Amino acid sequence: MGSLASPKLLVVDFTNENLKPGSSVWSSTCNDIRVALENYGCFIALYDGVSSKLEESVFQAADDLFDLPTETKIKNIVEKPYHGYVGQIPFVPLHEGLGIDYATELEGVQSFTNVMWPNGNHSFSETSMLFSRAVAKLEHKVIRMLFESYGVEKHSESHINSTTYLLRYLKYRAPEMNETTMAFPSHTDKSFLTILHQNQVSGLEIKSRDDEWISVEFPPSSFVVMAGDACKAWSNNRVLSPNHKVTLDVNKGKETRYTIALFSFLSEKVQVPNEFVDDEHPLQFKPFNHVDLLNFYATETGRRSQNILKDFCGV
Ligand SMILES: O=C(O)CCC(=O)C(=O)O
Ligand SMILES: [Fe+2]
Repeated sequence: MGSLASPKLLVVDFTNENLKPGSSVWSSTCNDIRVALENYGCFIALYDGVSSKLEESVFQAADDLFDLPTETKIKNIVEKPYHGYVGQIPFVPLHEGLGIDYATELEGVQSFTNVMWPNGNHSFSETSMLFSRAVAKLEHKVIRMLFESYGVEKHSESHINSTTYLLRYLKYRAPEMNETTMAFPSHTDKSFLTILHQNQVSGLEIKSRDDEWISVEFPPSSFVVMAGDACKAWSNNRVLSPNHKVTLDVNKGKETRYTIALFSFLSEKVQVPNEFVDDEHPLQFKPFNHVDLLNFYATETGRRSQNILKDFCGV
């Protein structure tokens, strides 16, 4: 497996039966995860919570969804910025994406499905919800481990209880000859954490703390766990929210890339725990409503900002 992963990125085997709270493997892995998120803002997770049948169904669901006519897909309108349909953008011609807010809840997936398939599509709803719930379980585990490694584990349950999930189906068609290979421009995520699952077509690149672009090659059935700006703010600037982009190589064939991404958001204020603040680490960010970070990013000033947290909530 190791040879398929990017050599610099940490690979965490969540299928290891010895990875149980209290064990020595658990505490060393908590530490490894924290160090990886501080230096690279991401790591690769081997996780068996999504069965191969569910994985097959979710990529089939992606096919069915993107096959719908554009007039239908653009009906995926969500009040929160960057939650709904994205596509038909001239300078990002390869990309199209749709989003399901509250994707771990039946009402969330059903209201999306009813817009896309007014006559219903039970298997799409069920697949999207089961996939979201399975990946959210991985997110919970990562939160518990990261919080424990920082010694703030007493906050992890309330954090998990106030998390909501956005599932995004993302498609990147292969570029034509002489067409741009830039499939998704460089950005940082506004989520707390993002968990990505791709089909066999890679293309994700992340920028480490040392400003090195790393191609993320991850084994099939694995997931990329990435920190977003809200996690960076919460950690008082310890965790890196990495710049990342998607580039598709013309020479790598004509296959479409699909990514199924689960983004976590807080319904309560994003706030630096007192434990992260002392004389050596003065408070860097004021508490904020997570959705307001998205709203700020949707403004001209927010989009142009080179340091969004400083400009939005810097002390
Ligand atoms: O497709 C990917 O691997 C990355 C997608 C991404 O960065 C995003 O949707 O924020
Ligand atoms: Fe992203």
